[in-house]
Amino acid sequence: MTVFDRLFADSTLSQLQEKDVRDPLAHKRAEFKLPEGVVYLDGNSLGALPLTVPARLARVAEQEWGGQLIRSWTANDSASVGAEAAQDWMNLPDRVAAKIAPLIGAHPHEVAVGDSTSVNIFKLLAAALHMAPPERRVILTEADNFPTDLYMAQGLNALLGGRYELRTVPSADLEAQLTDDVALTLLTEVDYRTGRRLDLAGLTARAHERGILTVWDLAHSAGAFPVDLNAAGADFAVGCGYKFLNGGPGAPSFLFVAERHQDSAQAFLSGWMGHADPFEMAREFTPAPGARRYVVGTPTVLSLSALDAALEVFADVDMKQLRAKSLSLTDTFIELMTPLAAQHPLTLVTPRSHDERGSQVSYRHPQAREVMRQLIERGILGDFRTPDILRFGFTPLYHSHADVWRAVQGIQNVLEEGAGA
Ligand SMILES: Cc1ncc(COP(=O)(O)O)c(C=O)c1O
Ligand SMILES: Nc1c(O)cccc1C(=O)C[C@H](N)C(=O)O
Repeated sequence: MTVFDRLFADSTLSQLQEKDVRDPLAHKRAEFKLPEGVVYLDGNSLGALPLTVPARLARVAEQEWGGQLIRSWTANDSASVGAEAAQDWMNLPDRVAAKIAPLIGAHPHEVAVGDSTSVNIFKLLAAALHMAPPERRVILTEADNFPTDLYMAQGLNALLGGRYELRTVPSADLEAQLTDDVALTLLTEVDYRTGRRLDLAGLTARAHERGILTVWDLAHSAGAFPVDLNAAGADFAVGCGYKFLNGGPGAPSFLFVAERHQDSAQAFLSGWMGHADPFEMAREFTPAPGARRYVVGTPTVLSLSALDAALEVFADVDMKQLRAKSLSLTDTFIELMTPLAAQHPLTLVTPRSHDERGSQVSYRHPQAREVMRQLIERGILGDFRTPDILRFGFTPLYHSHADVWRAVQGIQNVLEEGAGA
């Protein structure tokens, strides 16, 4: 780096630090544990640890489980056990659902929390296919959708005797492929590799004009920017608890069923915890009201408690500000990377248009795997995704513009001294 480059870099950094001073969300970073010397650009795979979580887990383990034992399943008498321990585990999925609902533009009774995203995709595909007119035999999805979405559709179709065709098309062709034979679309709003964001509202409206139901995967959307499922008229959706919702490794997933479908959509994984009165121990399944019927078995109290505590960080967050900051971070990253992309075999695959971008930026590089390995060694934690993608996730709750600068410095060093050189 020349002296001129150094001066230029320093003045860029001070301009970015000024932006950080004006950032209305800057204080949120102190609510997370982030190791020194690491720029963590992987919150789109595993969100960082909110500081509310360890204390909550300790309390659930020691007081609720250790102290109250089985009594914690029901609403406790807070006078006898202390308000802290009155946890009512049975309704924990509903309390977590109520915290996720405003982040995705849903009513609390339209959201259920539990199981993995994969399992929830299965539940909703089964419900939606059962509702669709029988002559519609196509499940329309994207060729590059996240593999589990494709696998769940394949598995369900096998169970249904191969009755459906899983039609995979490039995203550019989606609208043209909304034909009369399509039963439903299974689409991920933000592509896990490229970070390209689909027009959820527009595609939902076009699908409905043609009598098609929509199942949206919000894995890379929920908690990353405001989502408004009801404004878009969406039918069904799922999403991850461990990415931008920061619920921890393997955190429970959520699903959404629009209120207007709740009487006609059937919960085929009809477990006792989705029953209207589980302890009636009835022989027939009577679904609980609303989306609660999609909760299958015993709530996973430890992981639900972690997610519940993690969601507290959103309580005072204006999601429009969150989106504005996310775009500012990703714009800054793209801008700082532009000179590097001119000198190295880096190809931006994330759209520049704000409307088409999630909260990550990705580049192709012929040695992407090795570049990412060296970045991780230097404390710049992003992802390699096959075949040649460098993926950098930005979490506006805890990233600063100075972090973006540091990440680009690290990438420059690797490209000039390491793998890319
Ligand atoms: C788009 C998408 N859907 C689903 C998943 C994961 O599903 P699960 O929670 O079942 O592992 C991921 C990431 O793991 C994802 O990126
Ligand atoms: N869920 C993951 C896991 O259990 C291990 C490693 C990574 C993940 C991920 O979340 C991957 C992520 N969905 C992706 O977009 O690539």
